[in-house]
Amino acid sequence: MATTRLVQPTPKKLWLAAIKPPMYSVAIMPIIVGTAVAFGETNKINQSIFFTFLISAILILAWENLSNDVFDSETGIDQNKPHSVVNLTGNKSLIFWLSNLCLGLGILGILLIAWWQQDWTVLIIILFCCLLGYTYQGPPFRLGYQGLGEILCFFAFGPLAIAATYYSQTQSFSITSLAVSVFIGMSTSIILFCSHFHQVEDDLAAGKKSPIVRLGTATGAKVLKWATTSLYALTVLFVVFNLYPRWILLVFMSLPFAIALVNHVEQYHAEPDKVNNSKFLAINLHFVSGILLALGFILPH
Ligand SMILES: C/C(=C\COP(=O)(O)OP(=O)(O)O)CCC[C@H](C)CCC[C@H](C)CCCC(C)C
Ligand SMILES: O=C(O)C1=CC(=O)c2ccccc2C1=O
Repeated sequence: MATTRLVQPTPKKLWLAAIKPPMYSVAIMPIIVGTAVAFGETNKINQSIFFTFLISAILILAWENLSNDVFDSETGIDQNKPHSVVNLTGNKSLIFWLSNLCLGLGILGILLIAWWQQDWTVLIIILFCCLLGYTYQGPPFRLGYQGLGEILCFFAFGPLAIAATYYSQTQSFSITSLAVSVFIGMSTSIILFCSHFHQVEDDLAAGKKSPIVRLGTATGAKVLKWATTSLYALTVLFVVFNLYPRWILLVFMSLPFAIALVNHVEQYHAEPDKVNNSKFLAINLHFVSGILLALGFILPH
């Protein structure tokens, strides 16, 4: 008689799932793309500012994720999540202080940029991003539990982070960088949207009304198709209106990643064990399209 063995993930796998290295694409991409737009327009780049911003963004995202595990341990939503850093260490206060350390160091990097520029603008914008990040998960707001995460995510990783990055290089704002930020904001929110498909049961039990809890998985898959298609429609629109250089059409080379994501979710939206990797397919799309977008600005035009 055949027996089924449940394979326990190794501690290494659990830690990798807890730290989620691929997720850091969402922190680095606004910095890469915002700097690429500035370079495309000015032919100059301040490398110290670029690398300081990059490290700060990574630290700020580490804060967001570690504190997410701390706050989620208080609502019980992560009870069945062995790859929560709090569950792995069993030490909530250590993770809380570690997250605050990451935030402090991240803000310190941004402060350094503000000091180099003798201008508070970048600091103010990034502090506002952090505030949005806190309201997503921290008490008393927990706006992610109301299904508002994708909106916060769009503004934090799109218009705000890219405006701050562009400003850190040029000390000005630009319509082109705003147009680019719509693309990056949307592709980042698509990742968050996909992260909910396999969590409906746990979310319902903890009272979290994620967009997928609200819409149902079938409608969610349709919304994903629509949102992913809009990325490419927007690109064409922005080229037609001369907001993007033509090289930006390189973004269409990321279409296979978009199709893979949409097809996977369309097929498996109701099967948590199979749809649980859609978040990573969405990260692939975010990373590849973001790099192509940045290339489109850097290539001579
Ligand atoms: C922590 C986030 C999602 C995880 O949510 P969830 O609890 O559903 O996940 P688990 O199942 O893994 O527990 C992302 C939340 C994003 C937030 C709305 C906005 C964050 C803003 C950043 C702090 C800003 C970074 C700016 C930087 C790029 C300069
Ligand atoms: O753990 C997650 O699911 C996410 C973490 C995270 O930092 C992030 C940031 C931006 C968009 C989506 C996500 C996640 O889904």
